[in-house]
Amino acid sequence: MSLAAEGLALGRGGRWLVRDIGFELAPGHALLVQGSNGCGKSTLLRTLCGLRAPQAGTLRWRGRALPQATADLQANLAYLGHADATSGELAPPENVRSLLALTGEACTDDEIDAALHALGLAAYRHVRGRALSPGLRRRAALARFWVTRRPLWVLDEPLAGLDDHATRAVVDRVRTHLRAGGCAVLSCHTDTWTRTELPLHRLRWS
Ligand SMILES: Nc1ncnc2c1ncn2[C@@H]1O[C@H](COP(=O)(O)OP(=O)(O)OP(=O)(O)O)[C@@H](O)[C@H]1O
Repeated sequence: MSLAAEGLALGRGGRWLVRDIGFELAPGHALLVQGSNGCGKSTLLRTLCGLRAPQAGTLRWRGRALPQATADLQANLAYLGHADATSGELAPPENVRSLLALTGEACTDDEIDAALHALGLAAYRHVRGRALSPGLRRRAALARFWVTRRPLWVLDEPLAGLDDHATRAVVDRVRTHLRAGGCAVLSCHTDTWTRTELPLHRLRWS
């Protein structure tokens, strides 16, 4: 298993959000996290990235428990948070490069061109983030996932604010990633992912 959880409990502000979460995520598979607003999806995703400690339970990355395995987990992880973490001062290609640089990765101009094309951003390649609409800015944040080589993707509501074209592009990209042996954790409020026939495990609470 790449990523596994056993008896995980999460709390915030002195109250429990969810208890006894367990799953095993093998290469080529995705975990779909669903639930009502405020139930703790983003909290779980951040916990799976080693950014928060769970209140109880064990998380394992490639068979080793966190926190001992946290550094190795994070060296293999590409995370998209609820907020985009793109710069309003940078155009999409520079945003991709700067996000990759933060994790010590690099890519070619051709790879960036292909990412922009796939996401319908080619016409916006010189437009700074602050002049993009929210959906276009979300696409710019997602472009990194066309070039990263990291095997574990954790995507917090990757489809939020995207139109049908961009939604299909992201679903296709995740499918290609899984077929190449990667794995993904995805949160979503809609049934879009469950209609895709991807190898998904669902985790749902409210
Ligand atoms: N900094 C904080 N301090 C205390 N409680 C917080 C903090 N941030 C979030 N919470 C609470 O933790 C709970 C879980 O929040 P979280 O963002 O994980 O939910 P979510 O399921 O991702 O929600 P949404 O569907 O709205 O994105 C919520 O009740 C929220 O109010």
